[in-house]
Amino acid sequence: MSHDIIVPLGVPHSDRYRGVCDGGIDDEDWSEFTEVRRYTNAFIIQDGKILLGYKKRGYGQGLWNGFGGKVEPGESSLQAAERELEEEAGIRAQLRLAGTLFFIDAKVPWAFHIDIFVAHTFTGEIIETDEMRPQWFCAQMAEDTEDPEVARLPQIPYDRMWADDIYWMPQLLRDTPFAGRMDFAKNGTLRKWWVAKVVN
Ligand SMILES: COc1nc(N)nc2c1ncn2[C@H]1C[C@H](O)[C@@H](COP(=O)(O)OP(=O)(O)OP(=O)(O)O)O1
Repeated sequence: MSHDIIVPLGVPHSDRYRGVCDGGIDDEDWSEFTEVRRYTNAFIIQDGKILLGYKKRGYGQGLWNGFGGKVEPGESSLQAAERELEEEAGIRAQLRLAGTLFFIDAKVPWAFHIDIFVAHTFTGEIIETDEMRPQWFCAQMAEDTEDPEVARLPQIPYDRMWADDIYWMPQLLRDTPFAGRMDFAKNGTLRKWWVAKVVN
């Protein structure tokens, strides 16, 4: 480690973290955990727009998110991300790792290690599935986009997404690698967060 960046428990140690954005309850510690489960989350960002899915059932029901789920035994997280994207939105894409996040949700007894993937192109037809309702959103400030169709799309609905997303999604949109940790309280509020850019 260099500098004086204190990396939260669960986030891999590295001397490549910069530009930390953190907050929440300062005098409370990060929650302890005993089990870590691996998940994926995949986003298509294309021509100034981002594809999100409205979660119709299960964990995170009623929120907009990327497409993803558990890494099954024997799968790499990339394989899991590609499988989940096809299962939940009907499309295939060559995904690449954009960032890694570590979550605690006090409502569940395990910690989430989530690899976040991105692609800028895809094949197939986007479909609604029993788990997700996909929709395009404008990924830029509406006044910055030259394409009138993109400018007419709704802005990213941060108020209807997991409360942590607003802290790391700007890095995803800028194609800047990132790492972070977020702890949610039992009542669903974001108790504490830490996000860093990862430099080469
Ligand atoms: C706690 O904060 C979270 N924030 C964000 N942005 N995303 C999260 C958070 N916690 C979980 N997620 C993501 C990770 C996955 O993409 C999904 C959850 O996956 P799910 O439980 O639906 O996994 P599946 O394998 O699809 O499950 P079933 O097949 O049992 O439906 O949310």
